[in-house]
Amino acid sequence: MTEPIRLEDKQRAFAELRSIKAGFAAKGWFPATSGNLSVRVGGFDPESFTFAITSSGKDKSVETPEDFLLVNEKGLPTEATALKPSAETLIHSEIYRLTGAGAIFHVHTVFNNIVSELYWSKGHIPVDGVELIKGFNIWEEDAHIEIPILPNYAEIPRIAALVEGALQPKIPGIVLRKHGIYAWGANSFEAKRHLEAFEYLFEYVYRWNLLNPSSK
Ligand SMILES: CSCCC(=O)C(=O)COP(=O)(O)O
Ligand SMILES: [Zn+2]
Repeated sequence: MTEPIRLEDKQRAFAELRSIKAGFAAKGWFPATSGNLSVRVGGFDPESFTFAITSSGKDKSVETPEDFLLVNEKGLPTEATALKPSAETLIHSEIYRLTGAGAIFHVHTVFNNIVSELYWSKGHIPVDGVELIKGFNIWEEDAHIEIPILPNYAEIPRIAALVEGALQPKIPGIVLRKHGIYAWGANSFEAKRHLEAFEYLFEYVYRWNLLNPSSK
C-alpha cells in the first residue's frame, strides 16, 4: 500500500517546481507552451510512486494556481482535479521507474533540436573533451560522451517504450529528435545542473560544426 502524500511534501514539491519554472522561463526555455517539469514526491517503490508535474498546455512563463498536479506511476492524477497532466507524463514515469531519479526537466531549444537532427543518423550526439562534461560528474580527462537520440513519434507511449533501450549509464538525459531534451537527477538541483550542462554542450556542438563543417 502506498502512503498518502503529506500536504507539506506536496507543497514543497510545487514550490520547487515553481522556482525552477521561473528560472527556465527567464532563459526562454518554454517557447509556445512547450516543456514540462516534474519532481518525485513520495513512494520511492519503483512499482508505485507519485510525482508532481506541470499541467498540460499552460504558458509556462506565467505563474498561476493551476500549474502543477500530482500523478501516480501510470501518469494518472492522484487527487480530484480539472487539470490535465503534461501530455508527456508517461516519458517522465518511465524515466523515474528506470533510473530512480528525483526530478526530470524537459525543454525545447533551437540548439537541442538542431543537434538532434545533425546526429540523428548516428543515434547519439557525441561530445569530446569539453569541460562541462564534468557537470555530469564525469571527471575523466578528455572524456567522450554520447547523448542518445530517440525518434519523436506522435504517440507518447511509443517513445516511452524506447527509453529503456536508449539509457546510457553515465548520461542523465535523452534527446527526442527535433523535439527537445529530457534531463534528470537525484533532485531538482542536480537535474537543473545536468540540463544546463546539456544545453551548453549542444550550443558548443552546434557552433563547432558551423566553424568546422567537415569535422562531423
Ligand atoms: C507546443 S509544445 C508541444 C507539446 C510538447 O512537446 C511539450 O513539451 C509540452 O506539452 P505539455 O502537455 O507538457 O504542455
Ligand atoms: Zn516536449
